[in-house]
Amino acid sequence: MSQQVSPSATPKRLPTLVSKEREFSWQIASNLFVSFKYAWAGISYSFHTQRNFRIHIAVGSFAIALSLFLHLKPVEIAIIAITSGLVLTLELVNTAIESLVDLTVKQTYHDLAKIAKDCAAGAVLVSAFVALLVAAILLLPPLLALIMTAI
Ligand SMILES: Nc1ncnc2c1ncn2[C@@H]1O[C@H](COP(=O)(O)OP(=O)(O)OP(=O)(O)O)[C@@H](O)[C@H]1O
Repeated sequence: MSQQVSPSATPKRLPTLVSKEREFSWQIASNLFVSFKYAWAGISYSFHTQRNFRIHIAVGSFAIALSLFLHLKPVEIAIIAITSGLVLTLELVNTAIESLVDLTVKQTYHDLAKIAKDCAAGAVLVSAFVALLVAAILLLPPLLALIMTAI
């Protein structure tokens, strides 16, 4: 359901409009600590319900641990951490979109629901491929060099 912003929504009136929008919220976090609590609840929900999220955490942690073990440059470790973090972030957004779609259409088939879910899943897949590519480029050469010296 799209909401139209009236032409009179000048920047001056925007704070009033935004606060009115928040009236639709069942509950609003009262402070930063409470916001963190809800954010953690989302991460915890994804961890417990999404197998892919757990796999991405395991693979990402392994890649970062390996990059530390292989003494990669700080900037290389940062790149691996960013790409791994992006996969997890998109997995969380994917879970949010799935929930919103299910909330909207319930158990009925809708072409737009399919597009939303497929695109969200596609975003995760693209980020995972990029993370894999980055990890292979940065980790494989020093890993192979280490293996060569060991045999
Ligand atoms: N209401 C719906 N209408 C049309 N197609 C749907 C609907 N719900 C799911 N689908 C199709 O089924 C697929 C799987 O749906 P699901 O809810 O399991 O999402 P998912 O992205 O596969 O989940 P996960 O990321 O956990 O693997 C979607 O990608 C979509 O193609």
